[in-house]
Amino acid sequence: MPDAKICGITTPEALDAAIEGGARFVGFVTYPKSPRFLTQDKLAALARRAAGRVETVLVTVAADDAHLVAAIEAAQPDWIQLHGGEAPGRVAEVRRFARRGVIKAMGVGRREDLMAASAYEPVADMLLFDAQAPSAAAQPGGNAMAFDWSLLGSWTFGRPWLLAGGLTPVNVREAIRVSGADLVDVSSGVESAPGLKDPLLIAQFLAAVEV
Ligand SMILES: O=C(O)c1ccccc1NCC(=O)[C@H](O)[C@H](O)COP(=O)(O)O
Repeated sequence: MPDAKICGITTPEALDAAIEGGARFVGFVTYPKSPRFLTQDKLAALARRAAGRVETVLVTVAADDAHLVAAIEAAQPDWIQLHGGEAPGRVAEVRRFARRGVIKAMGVGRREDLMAASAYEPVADMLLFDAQAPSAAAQPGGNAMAFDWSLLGSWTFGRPWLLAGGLTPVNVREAIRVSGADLVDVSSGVESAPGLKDPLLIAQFLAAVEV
């Protein structure tokens, strides 16, 4: 059965719904331009509530060392997700100094984009395939945009990978079937407004994954 990550948690209610629904991971966003951005205080409080109940993922975008150190200190995450244009060398560096599992996110628009994955396999513990941002001004993730899931169906990767981008309680089963994903990630598709997760939609998404 696939496992799920509920990303962009901003409230205790959403966190509890994710855990009670059986999510394997929850994501906390530290990118200041995101509607899901958490201040250090909120990040620390949610991370404390999650500790020992679910695997936590710190979502970062091209973050410098000072940002990472402060966010890791606040959240003590199990995983760090690098969701910007981090080169393989930077991914290796973060993994070394943070001493946590690293998830490297990549934007996928066409088959050729998946070739970039091989450069990250030696330095990341997991990969995450998301739709590409709709414009240079848009944030790099959490945009409710899907890509062609069938692109993934014919590939094998040297690391576990998550399918992300535009997933919802309605389409996630089909996305798993077409892509062959063992791990799925959702943010916008379980929200009632940008940045506000809906516990009922979280429960519906997790139930659909588990069917
Ligand atoms: O969620 C955000 O606001 C975000 C901002 C900047 C970088 C990454 C972000 N989210 C990362 C995720 O893992 C999302 O779950 C993933 O992009 C899928 O989002 P959605 O298409 O909204 O389900």
